[in-house]
Amino acid sequence: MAYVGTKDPQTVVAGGGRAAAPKISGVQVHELGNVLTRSGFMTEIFRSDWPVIGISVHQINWVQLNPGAVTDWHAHAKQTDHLIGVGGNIKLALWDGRESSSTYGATDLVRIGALRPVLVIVPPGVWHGLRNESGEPAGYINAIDELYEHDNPDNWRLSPRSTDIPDIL
Ligand SMILES: Cc1cn([C@H]2C[C@H](O)[C@@H](COP(=O)(O)OP(=O)(O)O[C@H]3O[C@@H](C)C(=O)[C@@H](O)[C@H]3O)O2)c(=O)[nH]c1=O
Repeated sequence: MAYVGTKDPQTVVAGGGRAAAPKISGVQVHELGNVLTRSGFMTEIFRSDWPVIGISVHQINWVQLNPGAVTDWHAHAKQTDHLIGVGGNIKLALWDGRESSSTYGATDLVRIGALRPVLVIVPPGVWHGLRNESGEPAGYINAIDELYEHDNPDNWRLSPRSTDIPDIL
């Protein structure tokens, strides 16, 4: 057979976990596990004794995305996000906007959802946006180390169509 096209690179390890380390310094992807029970399933989504956890949680938000919804790009000056998909299939796009970072300008994509639950840690200065790629409402949990200040949000945003960030969202 004549080989044309390109050969697939490795994308997952046996069992389905991501093969590649995160491409952005400080971003961490922690695989979670489901326990099937008599009544459904149970998933531990956050434990302070996991080695990846370096924060004290001060607030936990539940966010729901309508089918096909896409958020703005967000970044925070102080806050570290801990994102866990709990329904549907969400594309989480990441861009390193920290000029001092060894991975400045790098992008990454992680898919989060109940079928393959992961915890994604997004440090300050890393731009992130989410798109619900499923045809049903999709939810995610965000555990954060800073209280949201309603009169002074630690939140910078850009349109999902912004040309300041590569078009991956
Ligand atoms: C984040 C937040 C928002 N709000 C309010 C402000 C606003 O009226 C409404 C929606 O806020 P936002 O547009 O910031 O919500 P949202 O688009 O869900 O923003 C979130 O996006 C993800 C990607 C993140 O990174 C989060 O930190 C947060 O910024 O909810 C609170 O009352 N408390 C909160 O903790």
